[in-house]
Amino acid sequence: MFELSLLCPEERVDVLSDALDALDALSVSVEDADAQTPAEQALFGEPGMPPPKDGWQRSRMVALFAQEAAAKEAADLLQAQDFFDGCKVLGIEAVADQDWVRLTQSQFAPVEVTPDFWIVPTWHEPPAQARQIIRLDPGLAFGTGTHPTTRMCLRWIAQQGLAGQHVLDYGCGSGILAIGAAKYGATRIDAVDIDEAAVTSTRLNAQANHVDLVAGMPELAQGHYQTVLANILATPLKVLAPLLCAHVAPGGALVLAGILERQAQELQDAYAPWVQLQVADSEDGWILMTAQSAPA
Ligand SMILES: C[S@@+](CC[C@H](N)C(=O)[O-])C[C@H]1O[C@@H](n2cnc3c(N)ncnc32)[C@H](O)[C@@H]1O
Repeated sequence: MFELSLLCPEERVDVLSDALDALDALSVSVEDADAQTPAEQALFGEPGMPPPKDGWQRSRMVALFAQEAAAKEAADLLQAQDFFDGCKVLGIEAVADQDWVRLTQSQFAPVEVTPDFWIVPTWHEPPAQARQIIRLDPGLAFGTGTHPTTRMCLRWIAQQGLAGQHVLDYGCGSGILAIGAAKYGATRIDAVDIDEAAVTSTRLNAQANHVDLVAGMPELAQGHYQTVLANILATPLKVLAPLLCAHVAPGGALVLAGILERQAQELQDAYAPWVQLQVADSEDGWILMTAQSAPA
């Protein structure tokens, strides 16, 4: 494999990316050309949302080619284009052969939710102290346990216990919360998402963990549930307020995540007609908000 490296201003990232794709690059990555220097820029995005910008002020693009000749040809063709003005070829380098699968796997270690509840990739042995585990590998859907919002929901599930409950996981992603609910006693679980890939992923992950649940599109959610879990983002959570509250059984619990600390008040206001949300946990600037609906 050969890597072609380019330097370009932010406004050229999109056009260069498309051109490299058309030139049969096997992959294209973009990074901050000023990373690890005082000029390094942070680009923050919320989970599940696209990054706020396409690139950094000075972006370094790296395109992978199977042959050196293809990388050289791509460099020559790009340099002849008008849109390459302001861009620069940094070089072409051979990439040493590696065990890519092992390298990728080594980046995903078991994740601790509580001292005895762990998320463990299938290629790892569970830690000796784990009493409860979810087996999960990174895939197409959000939710591997590495994000604080997911961990806070799982911690809440582990602390409360959901014995015999009917639970709704709204925005299930990988199905990790639904599976966690089953591990902590829930007996009927519906898991829904607007993304088909998430629904498929939830079904596969549930099978791999020997958990019974029903996964589908949001229309699957019907009637009341003793616990409703939704780890989405503040804006959709506000829009979904009447729908989510309508699914909480009298005396049941609503658990919301994907909310930044500064968004607590707006969420409280949006849910005030139905329930009183409280901040139940926080981690890395994210909060978990919970409420109990009025008893019958
Ligand atoms: C941040 S992920 C959470 C995944 C998982 N529940 C977790 O806790 O890790 C949010 C998920 O909500 C889904 N989602 C976003 N908007 C939604 C909506 N209006 N209705 C249902 N699902 C939605 C997304 O497709 C995504 O899979």
